[in-house]
Amino acid sequence: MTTGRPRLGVMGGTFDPVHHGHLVAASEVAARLGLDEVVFVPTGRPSLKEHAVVTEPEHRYLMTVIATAANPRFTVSRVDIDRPGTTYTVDTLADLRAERPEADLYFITGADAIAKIAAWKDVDRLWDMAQFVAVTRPGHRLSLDDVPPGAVTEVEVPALSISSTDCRRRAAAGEPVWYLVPDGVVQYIAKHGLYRGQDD
Ligand SMILES: Nc1ncnc2c1ncn2[C@@H]1O[C@H](COP(=O)(O)OP(=O)(O)OP(=O)(O)O)[C@@H](O)[C@H]1O
Ligand SMILES: O=C(O)c1ccc[n+]([C@@H]2O[C@H](COP(=O)([O-])O)[C@@H](O)[C@H]2O)c1
Repeated sequence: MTTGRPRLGVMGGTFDPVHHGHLVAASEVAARLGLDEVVFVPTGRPSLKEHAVVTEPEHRYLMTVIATAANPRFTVSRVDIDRPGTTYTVDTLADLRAERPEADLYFITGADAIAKIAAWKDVDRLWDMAQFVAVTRPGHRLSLDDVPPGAVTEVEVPALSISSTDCRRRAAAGEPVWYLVPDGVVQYIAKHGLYRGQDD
């Protein structure tokens, strides 16, 4: 259905670091759903991440800015990193709704994230705040068993078997991350010595 309202994709993530799997997912969803813009929203303090050490928000924010800079439809928001406390999507969507009252919101998540959505804060409120978009991801089965009918749109995206966990492990071990993350992000990681000596 076309409402004539701007269509704003919201790509939330820890982005530690941002990689080509994130970028291709956002680009594909934008093309398939006719989104006018995709705003990347790095988390402040993620709530369900298993690894103990999450890189400083400012580094993750800047890597996301570098990675998205060339795409005129991609932007980056500070709403989650500027809000104190744990990051919850219910707050992300409320803040973006306040900033962009004219837009329809499409929250983009991977198959692994949507599988855990029943445990998200105030999950029952989320469905009215945005349309959810679940993208395929290698190694994860996309299941919409726990979500209300029609609340989530499935989009198959080009399969890139890349994770931030593997990028961190590689950077810590001195192995290449070239072509897994954008060139500017490779250089940013090296310049700031991110992940060096880190054990997930
Ligand atoms: N390769 C990928 N293909 C499709 N979706 C992805 C891919 N990598 C991440 N995503 C999705 O992007 C969003 C943000 O992901 P996140 O920043 O947690 O990256 P990650 O690679 O899953 O990180 P980590 O390995 O640290 O758990 C999530 O919804 C996730 O499912
Ligand atoms: O709201 C929640 O309870 C919640 C729990 C886990 C993840 N999320 C959101 O899902 C997105 C991906 O999170 P992550 O941890 O996989 O990087 C990001 O925008 C998170 O804020 C949200």
